[in-house]
Amino acid sequence: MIEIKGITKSFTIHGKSLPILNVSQWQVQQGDRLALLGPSGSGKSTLLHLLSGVMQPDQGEIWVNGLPLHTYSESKRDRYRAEHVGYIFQDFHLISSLTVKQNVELIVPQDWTKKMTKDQVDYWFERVGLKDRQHHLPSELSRGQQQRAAIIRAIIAKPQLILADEPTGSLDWETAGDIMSLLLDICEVEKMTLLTVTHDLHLADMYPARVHIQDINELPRREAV
Ligand SMILES: Nc1ncnc2c1ncn2[C@@H]1O[C@H](COP(=O)(O)OP(=O)(O)OP(=O)(O)O)[C@@H](O)[C@H]1O
Repeated sequence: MIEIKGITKSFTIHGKSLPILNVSQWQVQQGDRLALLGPSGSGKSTLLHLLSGVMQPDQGEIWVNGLPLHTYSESKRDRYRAEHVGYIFQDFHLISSLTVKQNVELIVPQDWTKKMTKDQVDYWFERVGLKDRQHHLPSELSRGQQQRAAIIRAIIAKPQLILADEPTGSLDWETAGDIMSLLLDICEVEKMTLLTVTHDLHLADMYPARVHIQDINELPRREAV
């Protein structure tokens, strides 16, 4: 479960402090699959960064599955992210010099045996429809296939929380629908919490629930800077 209590987050831009988020209370239950909507610059990515521990709030509490993220040092947050969070980016973030299999193996838990790793890698590449593409470089795959590989990388270690920031933003509409449906299916079966930022209302409609950032952010709407 995600629980946010009284957080604020500001950025200093050109010497001026700019408040971005002010969330007094917000909860997401474990296993929920939620589309996060809102205008450009309204703080959606910032919220994901806080939940992944990339950033700290200026004040307030962030609990993820009972872990008090707001109290963690940077190194402890790095460890938390590696163990508990899968992140999916709009532009995949695959390492271009490694095959997609090697990209996935980079984040496999260190205590997995070779056999376990192979079984899991084979299972997931088959599950996402990339059975014969494990040894390809990202550049040898289509954008949709690259995002499928990135999804495997995000979920293979079975994190409880998946954060996806515009995961279909650079895909054509048909591929976008396929990828969103795959992500939703996997998170449902694996009982992972999924929080996806999207601007696309049709894709958001595929989600069991939607939240508008301005329903939880108490700051007045302003234009992006
Ligand atoms: N590291 C940073 N330093 C300074 N300002 C930042 C930083 N990160 C975000 N901001 C500012 O915070 C605001 C919210 O940014 P954020 O990326 O969270 O918005 P968003 O809702 O995800 O927007 P978009 O839909 O366009 O991606 C913007 O005004 C942005 O310029």
